[in-house]
Order: sequence, then structure tokens, then C-alpha cells
Amino acid sequence: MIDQEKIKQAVRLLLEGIGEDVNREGLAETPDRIARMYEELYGGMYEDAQEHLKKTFHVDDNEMVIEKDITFYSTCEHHLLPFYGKAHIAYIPDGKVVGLSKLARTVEVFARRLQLQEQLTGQIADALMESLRPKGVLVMIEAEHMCMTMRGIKKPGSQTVTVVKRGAFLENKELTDQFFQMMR
Ligand SMILES: Nc1nc2c(ncn2[C@@H]2O[C@H](COP(=O)(O)OP(=O)(O)OP(=O)(O)O)[C@@H](O)[C@H]2O)c(=O)[nH]1
Ligand SMILES: [Zn+2]
Repeated sequence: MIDQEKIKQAVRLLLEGIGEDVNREGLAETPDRIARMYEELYGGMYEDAQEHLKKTFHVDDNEMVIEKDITFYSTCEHHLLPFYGKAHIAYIPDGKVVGLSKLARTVEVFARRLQLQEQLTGQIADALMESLRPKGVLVMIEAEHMCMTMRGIKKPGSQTVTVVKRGAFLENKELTDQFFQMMR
């Protein structure tokens, strides 16, 4: 599990490094707050997406399911700054579906870790492929990276878009076209 003591020590060091007085009133509880916050932000490391995806429901029609505009907040592993936006998940069932909320839960499990957007996109797709054994999965993520906006190159409003396809989406281009039509 997350080592709260280590995080508190590290935050004190960071504050000292900045040149702050770690004992001043406004900062006194900050190491403790950050340790608790990290439990929340990085709690996905200690969760298994398969736990959320194990309950499935039988369906007769294997038509494409899309859950779009799933908002998420994650952290870029290079700068420890947030990136956030929307995830869209499409899949073509093969006789079974999951509860819709479980798609958003899957996004949460992988977003609450240190991430790269490309990797986050792929992990969501792979978790669905593994649990549901669907005919295909497509995951698209649109996000703004704060390491691109508040520092460095400073390009607010720029969006990073990633798409990962698995199964039938790789073989059949019409399915991707159908996804983009349904997204409109
Ligand atoms: N591929 C990818 N890159 C990311 C992601 N999040 C942040 N980055 C990039 O990671 C790169 C790290 O580059 P470095 O040159 O090692 O670090 P840096 O000097 O801080 O880079 P600058 O941001 O250009 O100032 C930057 O180009 C970031 O924009 C992500 O999710 N995926
Ligand atoms: Zn970054």
C-alpha cells in the first residue's frame, strides 16, 4: 500500500527545497494532506479492474455499445502534473455486456495511477478484452496535459487524442467509421 510516512517526509523535503518554512501555519498540515490525497489519486495502483468487470449480463444482440464523455483526471508520470479530459469506450459484445458504470470504473482504476495517455488508453482496452471477451474494443481519450499548459511549452487548450483498437476494430474499418458517426 501507499507509504504515508514516506510521502510526508518527501513533501517536507520538497517544501524545504523550494525554500519554504515547513513549520509555518499554512504548511504545517500540508505533508499530511498530500499523503492522504495521494491515497486517492494513486489508489488505482491497488485496485484490479477485473474485480469491477466480473459481473456480466447476457445479450442476444451484439450491437456496438458506446459510453462516451467519461470525465477523468490522471497524472503524467514525467512531471507529476494532472492531465484530464474525456474517455470514450466502444465495444462489440459477444453475447455478454457489463453494467455501464463499470466502464467508468475501469477508467478510474487506470487513471488513478502515474500514467502516459497512450498507456492509459491501452490498459482500458486490454482490461475489457480480457474480462468480456468481446468481438472488439475501441478506446479514445481526449485530454489536456498541464505539463503542456502551465509550464514548458505553455500551450493551453491543446488536446492530445489517443485511440486504441483491439479485435474486430483492427480488421474492419467500417466499425471505426460507425464509432465516429455515433460519436457525433
Ligand atoms: N507520449 C506522452 N508524452 C507525454 C505525456 N505526458 C507528458 N508527456 C511529455 O513527456 C515529455 C517529457 O520530455 P522531457 O524532454 O524528458 O522533459 P521536459 O524537458 O520537461 O520537456 P518539456 O515539456 O518539453 O519542457 C514532454 O514532451 C511532455 O509533453 C503522455 O501522456 N504521453
Ligand atoms: Zn508531463
